[in-house]
Amino acid sequence: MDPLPAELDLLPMAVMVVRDGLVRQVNRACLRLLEADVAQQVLGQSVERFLHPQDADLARQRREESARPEHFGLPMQSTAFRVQTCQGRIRIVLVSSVATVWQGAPAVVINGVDMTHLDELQHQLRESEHNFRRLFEKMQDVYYRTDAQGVVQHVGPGVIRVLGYQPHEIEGRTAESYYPQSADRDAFKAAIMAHGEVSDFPGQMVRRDGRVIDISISSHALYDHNGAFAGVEGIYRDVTQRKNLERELQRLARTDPLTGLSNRRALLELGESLFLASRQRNSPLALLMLDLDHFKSINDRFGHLEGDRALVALAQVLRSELRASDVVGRLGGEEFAMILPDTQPEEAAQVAERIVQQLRRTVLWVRDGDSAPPRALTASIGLANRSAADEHPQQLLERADRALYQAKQAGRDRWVQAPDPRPAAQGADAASATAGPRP
Ligand SMILES: Nc1nc2c(ncn2[C@@H]2O[C@H](COP(=O)(O)OP(=O)(O)OP(=O)(O)O)[C@@H](O)[C@H]2O)c(=O)[nH]1
Repeated sequence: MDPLPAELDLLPMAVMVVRDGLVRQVNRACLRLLEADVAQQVLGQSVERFLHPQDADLARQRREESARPEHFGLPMQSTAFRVQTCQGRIRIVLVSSVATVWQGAPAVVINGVDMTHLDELQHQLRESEHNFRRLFEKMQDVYYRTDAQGVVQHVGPGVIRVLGYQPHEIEGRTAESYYPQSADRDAFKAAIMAHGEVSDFPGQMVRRDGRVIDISISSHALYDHNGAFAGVEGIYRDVTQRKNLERELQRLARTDPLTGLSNRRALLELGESLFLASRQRNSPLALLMLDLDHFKSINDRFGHLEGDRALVALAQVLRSELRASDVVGRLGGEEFAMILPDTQPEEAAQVAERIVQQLRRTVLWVRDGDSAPPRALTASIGLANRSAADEHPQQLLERADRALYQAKQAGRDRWVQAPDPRPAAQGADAASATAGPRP
């Protein structure tokens, strides 16, 4: 048997010459593909020996077709075959063949390219595509992509759960249409343009049913091949539950658990910002400090639980006597404070008077078999107004505290208004404080 031209041994693809169904010649690449150590393992063998049994029929058909006179000399279309190697392994080979004359007799020259690796890659790709699709469909987050104008090009099926819309109802719309606050969207756009990406960016969206939900967005900017901004791609998720929990924790951290009023920390923070705002706007601001009278004796006589009840009743009175814009909180124990923005000294004195009066009408302790008469709540109030001379809220606080002390000294169940510190600097003293009428 004549060897194949030496050049064919240089080819990376396998070449095999078949005549009468038997292998007559092979190049080196073919031996490698068939995992043969020597050519004798292949030469003279039936070509079907190297085919997967299920592909034998297909191979036969192709041989018959290529043997037809009209196909003579024309390469057959490539087909993938499962090839069985000498080691018994299966390889996927892309085979093409041509009927020709070999050494004076008809033969078929076959060449093959090992596609096993590619086939495995394709299989892996299909599998990962399948996994990705499943993940994409099941994921809680909403994938989205917009163009440079903010029009949604693609949105994942998560949008059905998160916003209550079908993806096709969102696609083609701008994100603005489901942002309740345009400022949120503008802040998001500014961050994307400045940094190219955002992570856990907060915002809100309106669901189809009108409910506003909290969302968190992680996205990045897309650029075209010229480097021009082409849109945004990312995910967003519904974080309403988490936000509600955070809001509740924040509220609890700033609330007095017994009375539900602001606690000391919240009160001092709010006081500071209201003081600064009042200074900036040059608007009046009043501070009332209130301390229940003889509270120790109430506790001692009726018990701590009844004492608590008195504190809750006091909180209700304070709430009912104040405006929504006023701030009321518990500084600690039986001491409370009220901050009244945009309130002139005379108005603040009227509020203090109303509270004192209202508390006198709050009769709490009527107990069966108790010989003592029912007792009303009374409190003393120190009142101070922001003065142009005040630089820190602490100064206002100290004046209100001193006025409270005076109210206690003067017999309790009353209010005392601290004088403005400017006249005090000109010689007036604490004796010029205004006092509420005696009961
Ligand atoms: N029930 C109850 N008592 C409290 C609470 N916080 C503080 N107290 C009590 O409030 C009382 C305050 O007593 P004092 O500071 O002597 O003041 P007072 O008896 O109100 O006397 P004056 O302020 O001088 O009128 C103490 O007995 C504290 O134990 C509370 O949350 N619940």
